[in-house]
Amino acid sequence: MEKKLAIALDVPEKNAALEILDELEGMDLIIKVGYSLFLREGFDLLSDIKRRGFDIFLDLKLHDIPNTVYNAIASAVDMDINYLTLHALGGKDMLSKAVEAKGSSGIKLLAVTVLTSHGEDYLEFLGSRYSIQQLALKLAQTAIEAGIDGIVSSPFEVKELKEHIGKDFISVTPGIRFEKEEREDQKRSATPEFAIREGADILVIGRPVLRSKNRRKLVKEILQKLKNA
Ligand SMILES: O=C(O)c1cc(=O)[nH]c(=O)n1[C@@H]1O[C@H](COP(=O)(O)O)[C@@H](O)[C@H]1O
Repeated sequence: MEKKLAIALDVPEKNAALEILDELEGMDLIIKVGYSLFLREGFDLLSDIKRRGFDIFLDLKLHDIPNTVYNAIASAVDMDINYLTLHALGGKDMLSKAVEAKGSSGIKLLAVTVLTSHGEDYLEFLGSRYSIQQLALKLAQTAIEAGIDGIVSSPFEVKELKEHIGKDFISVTPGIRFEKEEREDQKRSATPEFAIREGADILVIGRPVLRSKNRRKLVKEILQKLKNA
């Protein structure tokens, strides 16, 4: 599939969001809206995004009992959104109900494996007998078998997931940082070049773009790298 860029619109309110959307208008981008902005601004903001021609990635990271997730996704299919996240940790039954609720709608469901802010120490704390790589693979396999469209992981797991999962799926990688940059709360971060090389299909980038003095120029450069991949 064609490689894409999702900008994480992690800003506190609508005016800040609109400023960025206006700056990026006309570019071939997915705009990721997290629950913080969504709770504050709601559906109106999603319309603003659509009106500017961007695809919408609603990052709600659903994780609940199967029936509750089923109902949430049944509501989401009525909205004009392209991608929606849920946690693979919710398990096989939850994932299957999510797929059932999605039905024949075009919304792509993306299952988050192990958050990029976690390192091996967190799995040790949980008493997991799996490494991050092993757990991400196990969760991703379960999600894809249930009929989920894509998998969110760090760039470090992509190659292994692509090698071991039989079916085609969309690989989504947050935790992108440019060389020598602060990782902030991301523990498993890598450069766009690395993520692309490993086989990622959608790169998710937030703060490195949001804080740039010339966001349009930076985004253009990343899009060029994706095009050349
Ligand atoms: O589901 C996600 O998008 C996600 C999963 C994950 O494992 N790690 C992760 O950082 N994200 C999201 O990706 C974005 C990364 O933002 P930056 O670290 O600012 O580039 C944030 O909006 C996170 O909520």
